[in-house]
Amino acid sequence: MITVGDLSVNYGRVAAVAGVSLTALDGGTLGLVGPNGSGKSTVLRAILGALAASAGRIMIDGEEARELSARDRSRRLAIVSQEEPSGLPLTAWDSVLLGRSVHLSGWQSYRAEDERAAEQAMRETGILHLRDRSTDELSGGERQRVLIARALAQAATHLLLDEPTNHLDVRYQHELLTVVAGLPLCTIVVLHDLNLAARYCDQVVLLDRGRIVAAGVPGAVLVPENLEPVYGIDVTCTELNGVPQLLFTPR
Ligand SMILES: Nc1ncnc2c1ncn2[C@@H]1O[C@H](COP(=O)(O)OP(=O)(O)OP(=O)(O)O)[C@@H](O)[C@H]1O
Repeated sequence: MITVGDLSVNYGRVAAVAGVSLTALDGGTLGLVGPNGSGKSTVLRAILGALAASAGRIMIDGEEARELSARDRSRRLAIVSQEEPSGLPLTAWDSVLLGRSVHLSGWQSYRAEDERAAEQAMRETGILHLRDRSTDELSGGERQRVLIARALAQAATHLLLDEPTNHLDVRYQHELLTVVAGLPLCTIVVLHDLNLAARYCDQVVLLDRGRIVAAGVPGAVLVPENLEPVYGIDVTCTELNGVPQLLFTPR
């Protein structure tokens, strides 16, 4: 479980996040949505420990996140964020195996169980056929799936994803989020596509200018009354097979 209480994060004099509280449950998928610059990535990076909070607390399974060692944190939290090509001659297989390094000590080499976990993660994300390809030569979508496979191979209990569907075609967007939503992990995912959030998240937190506008189940949060003032666009809410779906009309 991840609990964020009254979190504020400043970049110098810019208040990027102010007074954000949320709870992401084990086995659940919490979606962070909001316009560009609303603070979604900042919340994620603060949970990861990559940014210091100006105020508030972050608890991982009831323990103060800042008191966890770097190693403990990296075993518990896996992150998938936008990454540029590394320039390193890594194959997709090497890149996914890297997720297992948090389970090794010192210069210990990969064990059979690490290879099994990497192979399983590549199977789940549909990239076994890319195994020997250099990651620098993959398409944006293929590279994104490698990063997701690496996070799965890491076998962390908490998964943080920053726009994981970016670069993915429509079929893989759904396939990926089906996998993610089915994982028995505590997952927080930043999504721009509100219809994906409606379908795959069991909780949604809507941010605007660093503050929470609404939080709760998708059907209660992703409604025109909340979305129209935040995005400045007309929103019509409909339903498809019991899932709220949104249509947008520019003003
Ligand atoms: N390194 C930084 N230095 C200064 N300000 C920053 C920095 N990173 C982000 N910000 C500012 O903090 C605010 C929140 O940014 P953040 O990246 O968290 O938003 P976001 O909701 O993830 O945006 P997007 O949807 O565009 O990715 C924005 O106003 C942004 O300009």
